[in-house]
Amino acid sequence: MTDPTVLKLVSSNKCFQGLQNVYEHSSNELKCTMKFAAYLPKNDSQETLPVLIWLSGLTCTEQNFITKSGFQKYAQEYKIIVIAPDTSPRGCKIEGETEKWDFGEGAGFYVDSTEPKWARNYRMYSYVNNELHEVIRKNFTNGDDLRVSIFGHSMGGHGAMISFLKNPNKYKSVSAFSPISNPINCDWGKNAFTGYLGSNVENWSAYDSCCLVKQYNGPSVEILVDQGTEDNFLKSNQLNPDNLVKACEDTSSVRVNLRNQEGYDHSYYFITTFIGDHFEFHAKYLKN
Ligand SMILES: N[C@@H](CCC(=O)N[C@@H](CSC=O)C(=O)NCC(=O)O)C(=O)O
Repeated sequence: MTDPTVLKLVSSNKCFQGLQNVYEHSSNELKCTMKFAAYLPKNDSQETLPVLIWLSGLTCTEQNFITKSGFQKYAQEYKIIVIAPDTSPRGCKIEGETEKWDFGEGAGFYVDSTEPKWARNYRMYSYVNNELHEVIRKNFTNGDDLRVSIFGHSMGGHGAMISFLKNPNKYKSVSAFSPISNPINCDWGKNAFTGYLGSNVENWSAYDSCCLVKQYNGPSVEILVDQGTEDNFLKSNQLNPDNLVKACEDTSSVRVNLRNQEGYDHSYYFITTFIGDHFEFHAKYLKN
C-alpha cells in the first residue's frame, strides 16, 4: 500500500495572492491515482486555516470548479482553504466505465459501491469523508483539529448533503447548488444506485438526503440551497428540491433554506453568481 498523504504537485498558479494548486496522490480507497485541487490562501499568520470541500457534478474533474466558479477571490478574502476532488476513480479498467456520462467515470455519486463489479474502486463516500480528511490534516494543517465544511453542485451538492448528514461531527456546515436532492426518486439516481448498490431499493436510503434527514441525530443545522428556476434538470425532475423541503418538515433539527433564483440555469454561470454568498455562509460556522 502506498501512503495516500504523499502528494505530487501537478500544477501551481498564483491567484488572488494565494496559490491554486493541483495535486496527484495514490488513493487506497479507490485503488487508483487521483487528482484534487487545493486553493491555499496567502496566510501570514501561524494560524491553521479552516477548510471547505467542494464536490462537483456529473462529468466534472477537479478542474471545472477551479476554472469556472471564480471562488478564489472569496477563499482569499475569508482565508479558507478549498479542496476540490475529482468526481470518481479513473482508469480502473472496469468494462463499461467510460461509456456513459452519468455512470462510471465522472459519476461516482459519492457512494461506496457494493456491487462486485464496482466495489473495489467506486468508494467516493469513504474517499471524501475519510481519506481526503487524512490528506488535508497531514498536508494543510499544523496537526491542529480540522475545521471543515462541505458544499457542492448537482451530484456533488447531494454528495455534500449526505456527507454532512452522515457525519455531523466532521463538518461545521453544508450548502448546495442545484442538488440532486432525492436520488432514489429520479432517473439519474435510480440508474446510478442500481449500478453501484444493486437492485434492492432498501439499500439506497443510506445515500439519499431525504431519507437521511429523518434519521439525523446531530446538532440543529440549516442547509443553504440555491436553485435556478430555469434549470432544465429541475424541469425534467432530476433535482426535486421540494422533496427535501418536505422531508425536513417532519424533523425539527434540519432546516433547508431553499432560495429559488429567478431565471438561472444549471451551469457554472449560476454558481459564479452566488458563490460569494456560500462563502459568507460557511465562514460564519468555520470561524467560530
Ligand atoms: N453532458 C450532459 C450535461 C452534464 C452536466 O451538465 N454536468 C453538470 C453537472 S450535472 C449534475 O451533476 C456540470 O457541472 N457540468 C460541468 C460544467 O463545467 O458545466 C448533457 O449533455 O446533458
